[in-house]
Amino acid sequence: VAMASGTALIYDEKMATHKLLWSDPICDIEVPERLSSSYEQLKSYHLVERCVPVPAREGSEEEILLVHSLEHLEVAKSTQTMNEEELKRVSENYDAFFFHPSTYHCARLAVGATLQLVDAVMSGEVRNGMALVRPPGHHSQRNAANGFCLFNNVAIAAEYAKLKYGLQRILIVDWDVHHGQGIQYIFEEDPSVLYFSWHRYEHQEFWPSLKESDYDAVGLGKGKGFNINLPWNKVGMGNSDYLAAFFHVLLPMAFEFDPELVIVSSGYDSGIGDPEGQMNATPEVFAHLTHFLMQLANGKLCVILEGGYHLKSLGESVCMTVKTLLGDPVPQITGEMAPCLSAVESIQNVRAAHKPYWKWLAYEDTSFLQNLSTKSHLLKKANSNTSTEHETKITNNNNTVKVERFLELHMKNILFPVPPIKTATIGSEGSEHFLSEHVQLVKEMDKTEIKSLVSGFYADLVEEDKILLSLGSMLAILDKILKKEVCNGIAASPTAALSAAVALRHSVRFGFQRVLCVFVGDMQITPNTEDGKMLIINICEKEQPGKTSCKHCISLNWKEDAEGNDFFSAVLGFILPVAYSYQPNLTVIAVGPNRSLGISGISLLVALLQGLAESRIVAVIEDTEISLLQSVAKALGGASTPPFGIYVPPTQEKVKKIKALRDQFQQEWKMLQCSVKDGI
Ligand SMILES: CC(O)(O)NCCCCNCCCN
Ligand SMILES: [Zn+2]
Repeated sequence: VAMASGTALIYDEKMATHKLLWSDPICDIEVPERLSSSYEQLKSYHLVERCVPVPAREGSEEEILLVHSLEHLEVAKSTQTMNEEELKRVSENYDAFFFHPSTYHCARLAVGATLQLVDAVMSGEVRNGMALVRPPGHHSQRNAANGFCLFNNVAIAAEYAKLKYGLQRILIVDWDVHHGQGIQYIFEEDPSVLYFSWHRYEHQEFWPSLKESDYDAVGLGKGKGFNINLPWNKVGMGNSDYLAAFFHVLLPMAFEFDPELVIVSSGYDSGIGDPEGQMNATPEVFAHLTHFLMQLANGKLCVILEGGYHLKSLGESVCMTVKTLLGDPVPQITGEMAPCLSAVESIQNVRAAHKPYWKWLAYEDTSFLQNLSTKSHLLKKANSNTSTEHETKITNNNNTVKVERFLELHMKNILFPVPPIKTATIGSEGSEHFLSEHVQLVKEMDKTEIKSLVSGFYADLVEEDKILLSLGSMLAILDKILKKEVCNGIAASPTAALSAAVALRHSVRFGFQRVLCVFVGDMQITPNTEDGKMLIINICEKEQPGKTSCKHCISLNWKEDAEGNDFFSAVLGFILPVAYSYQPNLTVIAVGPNRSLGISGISLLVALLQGLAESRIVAVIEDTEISLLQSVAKALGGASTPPFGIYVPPTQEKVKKIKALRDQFQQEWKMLQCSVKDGI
């Protein structure tokens, strides 16, 4: 079934009417300009016109009562006719909330806009979308406004989707820098809603300073295991910390949970420059986070605005999110790919806390818990400055103008022109199935050109004309990618091993400094990689005699499970962390003979590796593998999320294998780190 296409954008300037009428240093950052400047930024990048405009509407009282009490609704409704004095008095009943005469109307629009997005996605009118709303929602509770939030837009959306569409598994991802305690309270006993939140916590020092925001709040009763809190106990967290949290906590849970819909409480106060978050993550990280979530629920993804108080940082991050929802190539991530010790400790703690509830964590080694007399972070507090904290790039984050200038420069080389064509292929037999507007046919390279090209190496291997011609088609596609005329390409070859080796050599000679090659099956030829310009990960069934893994040539022995796809743990827990640590500027995925992975495992690999190298991938596949060619072409063309097969958790043996490789390489490839070595 082809997936829906198109990205909805929901925006109504009436939601900018709600504003603070008196002086309040706590609430004065939640300004109307948050919405208008984000929308202007989207327009400046020509992103509005590429989206499907969906109108907002007022959420009905009935919809609001899905989550809130009648009393809460009545109080909110009564504020419409109040004067400033009365508004101030009512506002003082809540922690960090302000009423304006239009607040009630705006909050109903925020609810309605969110539900409109859910309908547009669930009806198939669009594939995904974003709703720019205020007031935000994730702090508000059944009977209380809180933290700038009046109605819990995302919680209402989840309840609404369960009722109207009979959904049984909804994932809520809350990347706002504050804990959405409102959402936690509403769903903590509900196993049909998996809630994940990371948040600035600083050992309960940071607002809302709740004990139940810590990593050991895993849910209650039947909801145990379905509430995931990842506390950040230091400020200055950056791109590598956020990606590590996805690889080692959220994504393994999300793929095991297998949601039917994903809703994001999308706050951008977790981005650089925000006065609340004091974090260092740069706008392009949200493109990566969005890209990962697009691989779930057959692409059904609703992104709802929560916080974000640095207007420039907010606007850039909103644009990165929408650009990715539209299917554009994912920009190269910046910064040192190494999570800080404090982040790794939080990741380790939340994995340990969830061990009893998740199959993928069944064999997690939690022995470190025994040798701590109390919770590690209490000991940490004693000598709190031991962990290497990210030196804050921008000395004082809250210097708004300085951050604006930083972002001006930073975003210049991130927002690249989108290559006109996504996927290139040769009109070989069986290729007609993916001739869509995304695909361009390229002319084969002629023999003399090829001979000259490969004369320097492998010339001895290239005798027969058939092989020469097949190299020609691969090289023609590769050339388009190297020249950045197309984004990715797929070549069928009678000798994938040779083609891959030639592709690697040609790319390095073309000037690419770091080429990642993931080779599935028997490699037969192993190019020398000692100069670090290539990183080869060979997924094969059994250990090659006499070949040990080294930093740039890793072999991962993996035989796919007969029942389904158990490759998620290898991709999320090992391949992606290594690949992101390496930061390739081209990815070659090759599938040779005797592949020990199923089509769904390979499709998952292709889909997730698109986050690297500005989504530049060349796939080289044995020409006999017609159905694999089709599935990989789907994954590359972006026309639909390929089926990743039935989720199968990894066996103990496979978990041990990944852990052994992680222990072997986590000093070289630091994104592999997900536990603090030997306890504290
Ligand atoms: C949507 C949101 O998550 O961005 N709301 C953030 C509310 C921050 C309130 N701060 C109160 C500080 C009291 N000392
Ligand atoms: Zn926030």
